[in-house]
Amino acid sequence: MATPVLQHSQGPDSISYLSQAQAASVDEALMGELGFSIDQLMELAGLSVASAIAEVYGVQGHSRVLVICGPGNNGGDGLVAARHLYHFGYKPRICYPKRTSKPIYQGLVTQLESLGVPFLSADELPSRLTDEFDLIVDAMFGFSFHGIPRPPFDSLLHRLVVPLGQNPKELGVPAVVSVDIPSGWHVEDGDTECTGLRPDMLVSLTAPKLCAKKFEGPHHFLGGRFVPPAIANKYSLQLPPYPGTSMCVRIGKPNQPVDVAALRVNYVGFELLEEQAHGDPIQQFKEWFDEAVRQDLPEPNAMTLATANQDGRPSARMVLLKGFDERGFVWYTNYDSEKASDLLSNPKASLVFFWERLHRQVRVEGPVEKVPPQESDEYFHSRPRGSQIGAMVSMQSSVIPGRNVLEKNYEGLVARYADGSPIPRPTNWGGFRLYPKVIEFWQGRESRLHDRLRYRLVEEGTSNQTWVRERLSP
Ligand SMILES: NC(=O)C1=CN([C@@H]2O[C@H](COP(=O)(O)OP(=O)(O)OC[C@H]3O[C@@H](n4cnc5c(N)ncnc54)[C@H](OP(=O)(O)O)[C@@H]3O)[C@@H](O)[C@H]2O)[C@H](O)CC1
Ligand SMILES: Cc1cc2nc3c(=O)[nH]c(=O)nc-3n(C[C@H](O)[C@H](O)[C@H](O)COP(=O)(O)O)c2cc1C
Ligand SMILES: Cc1ncc(COP(=O)(O)O)c(C=O)c1O
Ligand SMILES: [K+]
Repeated sequence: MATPVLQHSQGPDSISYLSQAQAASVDEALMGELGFSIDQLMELAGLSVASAIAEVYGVQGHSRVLVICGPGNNGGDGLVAARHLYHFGYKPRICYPKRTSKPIYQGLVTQLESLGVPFLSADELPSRLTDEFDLIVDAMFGFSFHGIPRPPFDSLLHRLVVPLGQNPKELGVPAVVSVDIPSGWHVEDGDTECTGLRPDMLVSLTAPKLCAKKFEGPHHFLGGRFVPPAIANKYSLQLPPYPGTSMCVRIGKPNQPVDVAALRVNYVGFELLEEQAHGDPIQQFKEWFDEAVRQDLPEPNAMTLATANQDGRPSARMVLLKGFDERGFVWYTNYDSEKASDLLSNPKASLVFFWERLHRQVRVEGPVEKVPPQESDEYFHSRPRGSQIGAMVSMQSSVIPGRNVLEKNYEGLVARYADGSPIPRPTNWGGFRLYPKVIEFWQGRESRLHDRLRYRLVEEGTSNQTWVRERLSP
């Protein structure tokens, strides 16, 4: 078969935009010579849509999702997205007024029904959609749409349209996420009359269609991470790389200014009550730390270390916790660094851990001492050899003329220790231990009414020390 040469349009950042015929041709190639089945492509497309939604509209505050599905594959993408949203913790409901009897769609409906996802008729939708929904997924029409919308989709679409200059909230219209094409738009020319849908988010699939150039909402994503190089080359498709293992990628920057003051998370789902907490704060710390590790949090041992110099000038930076027990909390660093200079002249510090996903913070305060040299030796030699050499090279916190200084010294030392002989610990590199006098556990709760349990070490005579626990107001 001859390779079709497609003239497609390039957009910002050299992304390809496809015409209606090109979109259909790519689709055909994927399901023809490339061996994909429609179920596979639809599953990946629907997962992309759900992932993009989760990136922008967190489940807290946007759990009530209405997915409106059309009669074709765009509607199928909506059904798949609804299933993934359910598993992500959302509470999707579906409006699917024109079903088909094809087995693939029946299967998707059965899967949703088995999850207890409700199907609503158009008549069952509230007159103000915002009364019952935080988000609408528009999966009515995709790239095969032509003409003007016919019933029952015409009136459904009409309910989502916010005339220019009007406030969606006042009209009771939630944020709209369109799958592949804002439904009702011409696939190539867009919303020519400026009377149609104006979605907040568009998730283009495979490659954006020409109408996407007219999209002015704040969130444009690309999904459908299944385009093999063979197809990309054959159609000269320029597509942005997907980050890491993500199923979707943002196209262009959000064009709305970020309302920093409105960024907030509501802390729900956990509590820290006196009857559950350990009497010993180190045991309590161990419980929370183990939980943070079990939950696979990124760098659970990363902590902020705050110090102050002799004049009381504070400074803070991240370090890694490398051990803790009844004596205290240990980290390693350069003894000529700024933090070390603070600690050697003013040996007191404060540590802060923040385990975001668990809505937990731990604060620790107390005097600090260097750990014994043997302890530093042991830890130093447990590090990767590259980091051992890195510690020799870095005169931490001193000004250097350029990166090349580090690299040159590093290469020299790598050559010197190429025989695998032990690398001696630099005498100016080692650990500090903070001996805790105060440890506070903070558990985020609803309406900012957090739980705070503070443990204070109280000395009774010279040998008797006990931890006193108090609840603090949030
Ligand atoms: N590789 C890919 O790009 C993939 C894309 N996917 C998704 O599939 C759609 C395209 O799906 P398709 O089934 O070809 O078409 P649509 O979903 O756009 O809709 C076709 C149905 O809509 C009816 N239709 C068309 N125009 C109207 C209108 N004016 N009023 C009412 N109904 C209309 C049409 O009926 P006809 O009687 O007119 O034929 C069809 O029933 C693509 O956009 C992606 O979302 C895959 O999921 C994955 C691979
Ligand atoms: C997550 C994270 C962990 C870090 N861990 C350490 C550490 O354990 N020891 C260290 O010396 N620097 C560590 N750093 C670098 C420090 O934050 C800091 O840049 C460096 O120690 C110099 O600080 P100072 O000039 O205040 O002494 C870490 C940085 C980050 C972001
Ligand atoms: C300069 C420096 N030293 C020490 C550490 C501690 O890490 P590790 O001992 O695990 O290499 C870090 C961690 O980021 C660091 O940046
Ligand atoms: K759509």
